[in-house]
Parts: sequence; C-alpha cells; structure tokens
Amino acid sequence: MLVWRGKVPGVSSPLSLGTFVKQVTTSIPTRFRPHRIATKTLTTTKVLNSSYFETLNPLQKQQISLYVDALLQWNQKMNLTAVTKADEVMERHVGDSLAMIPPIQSSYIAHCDSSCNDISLVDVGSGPGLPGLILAIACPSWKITLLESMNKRCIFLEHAVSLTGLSNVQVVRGRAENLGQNIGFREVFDVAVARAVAEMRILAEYCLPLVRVGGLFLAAKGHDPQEEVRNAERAIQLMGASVLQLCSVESHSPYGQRTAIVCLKDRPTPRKYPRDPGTPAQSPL
Ligand SMILES: C[S@@+](CC[C@H](N)C(=O)[O-])C[C@H]1O[C@@H](n2cnc3c(N)ncnc32)[C@H](O)[C@@H]1O
Repeated sequence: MLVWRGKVPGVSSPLSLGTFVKQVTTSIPTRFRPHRIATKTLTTTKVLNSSYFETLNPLQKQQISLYVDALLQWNQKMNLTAVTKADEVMERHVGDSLAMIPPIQSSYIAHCDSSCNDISLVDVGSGPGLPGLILAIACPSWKITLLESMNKRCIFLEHAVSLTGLSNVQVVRGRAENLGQNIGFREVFDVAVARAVAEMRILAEYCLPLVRVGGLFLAAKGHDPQEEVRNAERAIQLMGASVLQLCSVESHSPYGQRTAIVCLKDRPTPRKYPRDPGTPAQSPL
C-alpha cells in the first residue's frame, strides 16, 4: 500500500494555510445526492452525502492549493484550462474531481472488493491532472496513473507531482489506444476514470481495455447523459462491460448536478479492441 509520507517542498508547516484555502473551502459543493434514472437497465446509487474537501487534512488542502497555483501559473504559457480564477478552478475542477470519490468508493465496495484502500486507477486523457491528480491527493493509498497524449501537458503533470510531493502517481505519455494493446497496461487497473475527453461510446473503447475483469470504469458527464449512455451501450457491451448505475453529484453546473456513469467489466475485452489510434473517434462503435 502506498501511503503519503512526503513533505511539501517550500512549505514549513502544514498548518500555515493561507487565506486562499480558507476562501475556497466555502465554495466546494458540500453534498452529494442520488438521482433516479428512468432507464430500465440502470440502477440507482446509494445516498452519497459527504464532502471530500472537508475531510481532507491540512497537508492535503495545502497540496491542492499548490496545484491550483501552479495550474494558473502554467496556464499563462500553455493551454491547460479555460478557467483563469482560483475559486473557479476549485469549484469546477477540484470540486468535480473530488465528487467522483463517493461513486468510486461505493461502487467498488459493492461490486469489486469490500476494501477500496489500495485501488490502482488510471485517469485517461488526464490533461492537467483532472480528476487523477486530485484523487491522488485525496486518496494517498490509491496508486494513480495519469495517461495523457500531449507531451507539454505531461511536463506540467510531472511538475505538479513533484511540487506536491506525491509518491503514489505515475505520469504516462501515450494514447489510450496504444496502451490498451500494451501488455503492461492492458486489463491491469482496478478502475479507469475519464472526464471531458470524448463521448461515451469512444471513451468505452479508450478505457475499458485497461480495466481488469471485475473492475470499474467511471465517466464524469453532464447533468443529462441518458441518451449518450444509450448510444454507448453496444460499445460498452463489446468491451466486456455493462452500465451499473448513473450517480448524480451536486456541482457547479447550471443544472446543479453532474453524473458519474459507472460500468462494471465482467468479461475480457476481445483482442481486436482498442482499434488503431484515431479509429475509435473516427468510427465509434
Ligand atoms: C479536454 S481535455 C480534458 C482534460 C481533463 N480530463 C479535464 O477534465 O480537464 C482532454 C484531454 O484528453 C487527451 N486525450 C484525448 N484523446 C486521448 C487519447 N486517445 N489518449 C490519451 N489522451 C487523450 C487530450 O490530449 C487532452 O489533454
């Protein structure tokens, strides 16, 4: 099990939080709630009513503060996010990322293992580390792989990992289609997650080949993903999985909620998937 034992570079005391963290603490969505989906193949999640930001210790909050500062600073030189203010980064990106933890934990405990302490998780199309790097801070016993195809974003990710002192993260530059056919990455992860990367039927082909049989794939989606999920049912089934549930989480969106789509992989993915790089997006299943 990997446990955080590091010290944040340049920070003398984990208790010396600046006003930034105090400000942003109040802007994080505080409740998670269930949402019933009117589709016969989908089940409803349990009540998810905890805020992970509030449960973070001072060191973890400080790590998030360092990450947000670095993201905004590097964003002036390279395109990492459209968001330019710290409180917006906290609400939209950090809050959204933390909101994935309750569905991951409750689904994993219910369908994979009674303990979710040492999950290996891959964040596909991590960009600037969302949600994967935030999950690595919030869940230091998880082993996180940040998969990103763009070199300059990987350079930022390496910087952010070093800055925050995280020891439970690896950054992998590559395309999901290639890693899914690589024996070192194929069907090895307990959980795959993705946020803002592609529509669900494409994401299924990117992510599910990386997940072990018996593992989970969770996609962070908008407030009303039912049609997207229906369009992806064939692709998900071809990858050896099925949709378990749609979990709603309170969010910054105008509709006040976003959805985590949870899929369970119960069979191996056929060897021919994922197809060559570019094919899943050009010819979705
Ligand atoms: C819109 S960004 C979203 C980044 C982040 N997940 C977030 O929520 O902010 C999509 C990222 O996915 C990466 N990406 C797209 N297709 C990919 C693929 N096939 N394999 C790996 N990364 C991919 C892109 O380079 C980009 O950084």
